[in-house]
Amino acid sequence: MITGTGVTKTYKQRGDVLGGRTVQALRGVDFTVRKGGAVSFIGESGCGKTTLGRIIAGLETYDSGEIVINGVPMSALRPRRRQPYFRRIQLIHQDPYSALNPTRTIHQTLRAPLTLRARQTRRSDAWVDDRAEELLSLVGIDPGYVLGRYPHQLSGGMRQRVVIARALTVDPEMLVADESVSMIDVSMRLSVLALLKDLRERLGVSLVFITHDIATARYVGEDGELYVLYRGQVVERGGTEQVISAPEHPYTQSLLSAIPVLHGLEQPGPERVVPTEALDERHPDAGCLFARRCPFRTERCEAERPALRRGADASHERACFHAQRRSVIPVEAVA
Ligand SMILES: Nc1ncnc2c1ncn2[C@@H]1O[C@H](COP(=O)(O)OP(=O)(O)OP(=O)(O)O)[C@@H](O)[C@H]1O
Repeated sequence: MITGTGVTKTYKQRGDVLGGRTVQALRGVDFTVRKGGAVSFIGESGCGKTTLGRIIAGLETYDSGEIVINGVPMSALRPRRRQPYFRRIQLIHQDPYSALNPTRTIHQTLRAPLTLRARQTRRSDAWVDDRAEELLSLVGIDPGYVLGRYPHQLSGGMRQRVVIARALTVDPEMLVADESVSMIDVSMRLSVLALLKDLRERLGVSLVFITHDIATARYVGEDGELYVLYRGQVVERGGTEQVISAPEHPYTQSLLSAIPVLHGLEQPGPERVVPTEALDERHPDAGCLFARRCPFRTERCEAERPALRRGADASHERACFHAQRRSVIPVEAVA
């Protein structure tokens, strides 16, 4: 299990040669991923989801906040002592072209981490090769066909499966799949998603899924939790089905609504939300980060930042002074 409390991350703005300009990628994010659970982080480009995924996988530092893995606060450990904890959390690279070393056969690619694992767990050399075959079968490819080949001799789908098999060499507790950087095509994406779901069921690994696509989050984590990120802040979270079927934050509503119509409401709907406004971080908002794009904003929204609060349903939280159920026509209704 991993929890994050108040995780913040600020980058120097890219291309800002004089320095001083910063981007707040994460502004105090709290999250929990339970053992065997599935959590999806969704939001539009730049909301901080890739940064969060990399922090969870131990590949990115954070400025403040705390990450606790299996009860151990990472702040209490020196960076080197944190490695064994983060090693059990594996980021699945979604670009199978660059994720594998082109000069190594698949056998060599799997053998290196498995040899290390064998030493750690006092297993024999014979185990290394058996395990390589076992992992390839687990991800649905024929070991006899791929072991002696190089990445360029395999299809993209096979390469992606090898990447997942390699992540499994360390017996991970958690897989973090960042689809927002995905280079794979649609049919391959679907089979990879199905495989990740299957691995979660069969191995009991937890799954963190990073995407901008609600339908994907729903497919992968239907029994899990959904976090909606907006400009580095969690604006809504709860059970995936709960959030999707009864979104209460106007931003989530806008992500979900395919047709710019709201039924039975006098108020303007989230269809008025400006889809991509250039946001100027030099004039930070005192109030709600979504206020400038929100059709329901009031003076209070511009002056005060809403925190995540529970609504009528105890397992569902949203950061909005005007949170309420509003009916939206779901994306799949018009797909
Ligand atoms: N290494 C970096 N240096 C400077 N700024 C960065 C860096 N990495 C991310 N950022 C900025 O931090 C913000 C969050 O980026 P992040 O990649 O986490 O968002 P994202 O939601 O995953 O977006 P996308 O879906 O486009 O990958 C963005 O404004 C981005 O430009």
